[in-house]
Amino acid sequence: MKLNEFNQADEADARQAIAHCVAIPAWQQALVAARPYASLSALAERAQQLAQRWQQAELDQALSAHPRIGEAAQGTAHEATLSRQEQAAMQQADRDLQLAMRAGNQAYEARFGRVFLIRASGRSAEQMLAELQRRLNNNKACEQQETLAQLREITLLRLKESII
Ligand SMILES: NC(=O)NC1=NC(=O)NC1=O
Repeated sequence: MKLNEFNQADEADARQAIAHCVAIPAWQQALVAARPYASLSALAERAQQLAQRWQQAELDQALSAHPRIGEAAQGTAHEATLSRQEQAAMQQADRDLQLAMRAGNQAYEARFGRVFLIRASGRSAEQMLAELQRRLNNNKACEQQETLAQLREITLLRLKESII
């Protein structure tokens, strides 16, 4: 969707255009409410600003829409399609790496009680596994901040692909 279309769309259409960026209704609502945006960078800036406020509650909301790394999202929903694209590197990873990632995900979930979240696009499977193993050593507070930063990166990447 073009920026001027986004600015002029009715609330429901504008909301629909960005809903797949992150499953946090308050963020979607606030971004739509702050229209019109003079430029794409103004839109991105506002989106980032709103995302800085996210804490545990928003993380819990958002993670429901992010399949585990290495588990290609099922279904045809827009988010599922995006996840598969973002995680493309995992599809080509060899079997050992896929098994290591699965074991890493299980260790991560046992330690932090939620799915390991990483901005997957632009990263190789090896890089994601290395990141998982590095972050396994984080304390809970630090890991929450890292996870929120990754969620912001995914969200802004998706926004930049949605409104052009
Ligand atoms: N668990 C995840 O990190 N999932 C994902 N990261 C992405 O960049 N897309 C996903 O679906």
